[in-house]
Amino acid sequence: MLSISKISKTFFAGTVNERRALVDLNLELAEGDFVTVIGSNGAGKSTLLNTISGRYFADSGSISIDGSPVSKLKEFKRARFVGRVFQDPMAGTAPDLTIEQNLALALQRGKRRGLRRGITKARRAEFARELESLELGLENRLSAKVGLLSGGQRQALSLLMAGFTQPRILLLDEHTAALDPQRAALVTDLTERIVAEGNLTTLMVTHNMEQALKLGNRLVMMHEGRIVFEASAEEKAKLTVPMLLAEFAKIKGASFDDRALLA
Ligand SMILES: Nc1ncnc2c1ncn2[C@@H]1O[C@H](COP(=O)(O)OP(=O)(O)OP(=O)(O)O)[C@@H](O)[C@H]1O
Repeated sequence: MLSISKISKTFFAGTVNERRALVDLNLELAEGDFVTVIGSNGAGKSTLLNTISGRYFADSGSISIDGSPVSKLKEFKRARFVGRVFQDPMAGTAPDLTIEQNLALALQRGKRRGLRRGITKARRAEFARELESLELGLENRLSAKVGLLSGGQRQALSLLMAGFTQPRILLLDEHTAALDPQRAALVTDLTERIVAEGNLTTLMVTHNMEQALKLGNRLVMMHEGRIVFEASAEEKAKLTVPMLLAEFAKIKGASFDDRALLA
C-alpha cells in the first residue's frame, strides 16, 4: 500500500556541504504493517519520513500510496492521507485552540466527515470518553488551551488526533524522545493501542532499541541513506537488543553510542 522505489535525496549537491541523505532506497509496506526504523545519527531516517510526507521532494525515485503516485504532491495535499507525530510536542497541535477544538479539527479532517461543524453535547461526551482512555485527566480539561499542556499530554493528544483522522500512513518521528521515562512508556502503550485499533499502516523512527523491538511487526535499520538490515515479522519476534547492537557493529564506520540507543 506504501511503495517506495529507488528514492534518493542529496542536500547541497555539488558543494563542500553535500549530504547524501537517501541513496536508491526501496521499501514496501503492506496494509497494516507497522515498521520501526532505527539507525545511526544522520542515517536518513527523518529524511525518509520527510519525503513520504512531502516536506521534501526526492531527487529521483517514486513513492506511491494505494497505487497512486504521490511524489509530486505538495505536503498539504498529502496531509489528507499522511498523519505525523513529531519529536517536538509543540508541532502536532494548535496551542491557541482548546483541547476540544483540536479534537474537532482532527475529526473533521478524518473519515467521520459529514458531521456538522461545531461541538455538540454528544460529541463533547465522545471526546471526554476518548480522553479518559489516556488516563491523564484531560477529560476534565476540554476547554483548556492546548498550549498549557505538558509535552507528554500533548504527544498523547497528537496521537489520539492522528487516530481520529485515520491516515493511510502514520509517521512517528522519535515521538517519545522528548518525554520523561514514565510519559514515554505511556505514549508508547498508547501508540500500540491506536495503531492496532485503527489498523494503521505505520513507520516509526526511534533511537530506543527496546521500543523498536516491542512495537510493530517489522524493523529496518538505516545507515548512510540505505536500509542495511531488515527483519520480517518472524525474524523480529526472535530479535534481542544485543543482536541489534551486533548488527550495528557490523556497519563499517558506523558512529553510534550504545547508551544513546538504549536510552
Ligand atoms: N534540511 C536539510 N538540509 C541539509 N542537510 C540535511 C537536511 N536534512 C537532513 N540533512 C542531512 O541529511 C543527512 C540525513 O539526515 P536525517 O535528519 O535524515 O538523519 P536521521 O537518521 O534522522 O538522523 P538523527 O538520528 O540524527 O535524527 C544528514 O547528513 C543531515 O545532515
